[in-house]
Amino acid sequence: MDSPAMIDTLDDLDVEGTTVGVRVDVNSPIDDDGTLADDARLRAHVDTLAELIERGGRVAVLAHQGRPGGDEFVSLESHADRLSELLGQPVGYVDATFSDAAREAVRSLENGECVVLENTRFYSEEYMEFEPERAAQTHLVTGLAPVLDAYVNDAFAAAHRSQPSLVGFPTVVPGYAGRVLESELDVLGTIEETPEPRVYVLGGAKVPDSIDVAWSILEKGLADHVLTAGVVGNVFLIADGVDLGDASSDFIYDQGYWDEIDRAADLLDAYGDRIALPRDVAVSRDGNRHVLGVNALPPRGDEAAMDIGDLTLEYYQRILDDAGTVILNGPAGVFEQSEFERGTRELYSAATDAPTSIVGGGDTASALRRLGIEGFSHVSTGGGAALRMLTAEPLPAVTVLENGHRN
Ligand SMILES: Nc1ncnc2c1ncn2[C@@H]1O[C@H](COP(=O)(O)OP(=O)(O)O)[C@@H](O)[C@H]1O
Ligand SMILES: O=C(OP(=O)(O)O)[C@H](O)COP(=O)(O)O
Repeated sequence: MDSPAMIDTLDDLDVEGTTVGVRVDVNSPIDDDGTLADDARLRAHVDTLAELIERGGRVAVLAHQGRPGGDEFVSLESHADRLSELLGQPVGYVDATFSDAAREAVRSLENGECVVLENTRFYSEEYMEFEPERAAQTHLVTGLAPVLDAYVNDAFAAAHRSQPSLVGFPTVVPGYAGRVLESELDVLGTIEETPEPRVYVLGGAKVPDSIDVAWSILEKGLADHVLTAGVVGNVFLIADGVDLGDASSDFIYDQGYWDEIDRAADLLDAYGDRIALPRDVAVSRDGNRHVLGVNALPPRGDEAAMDIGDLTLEYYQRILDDAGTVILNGPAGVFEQSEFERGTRELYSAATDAPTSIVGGGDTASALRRLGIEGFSHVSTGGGAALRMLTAEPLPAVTVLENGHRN
């Protein structure tokens, strides 16, 4: 991909008195009461926001949280409260993103003040992908851009999405990379120089993204091995003809991932020798972790595959032992429940032994903290974005910054 040097950064922005829309990625785990459960992604953006504030900018923060219909699809009010604590100064919040109320909140900012606008995904256009020119015509961008002098993208973790707040604003307003985006591009821009063999570990629950990445890295010869775990592993097992039982199948169907089984089967046909599948899975039986080898499946009716088991861990460990580079995204199981954290703990720990180890993702970072795992060469703020970058493919939100805004 093109050098990040082609993108303007905060060093190129005359900040004093400038109204800046700053797109961050603070998409975080959420507690049952709808408030933030983990502030790591907010902490990551403190440097960029503090710098803009200290240099006298008028800062309007744009961000998404969750996906429409999901449990974590909540307002950014508690994010604003936490940002205020992290920045050590009041941070405003307005429950609007591009209406009169939002414009008024932005226009009334003084130098060095900051306001958080509402979750961009509360508006349906923001959950769609567009070419930049079309994204610039959305209500979000046409509504808010007139009150912005500049746009800063610091949302590396969302840079693989071609959504209006990421590609629309920098089409009509001068765009700059924030400090997080700048440093991620710097670190992750050199995949082809990392030591081989390269092992990609694809876990977690974003199955379509993981399958896209798997195609790309296998086709390009970037990956010597792809280890599957989490819901991704379950989809590959079903694609391989394993009967995982009704509970896991229903879960995959309910997530809208049923068609991914065919895509996984095509991948296995094309590159099966480089794709590793779980050899056993853990279910909950009588309230305890219970491990079943794939030959002993399906489990009982209401038992879902919630983690990988010890046979899988031994198998994956052997592959990881020889790796020059490990690139990992997504938990191996439902690590939020103590009986299913083992796969994630052991797999991640094994990955840290590789000479180069790169890990990323919102829930992945939360798992690292919960399980106290350290030692990766680089912990990226992005999961899908880091993987996309490590396929040596352009990120739409970065390309638009390289191309510059329309005059
Ligand atoms: N076997 C499984 N069944 C259901 N959910 C799973 C399973 N394995 C992992 N998960 C869930 O995947 C979620 C994280 O996936 P994802 O969002 O893709 O990770 P990241 O945010 O790091 O990219 C976690 O909430 C975890 O509970
Ligand atoms: O959490 C994110 O990505 P990640 O889970 O790959 O780290 C980003 O906020 C992007 O969210 P999305 O995958 O709902 O577009």
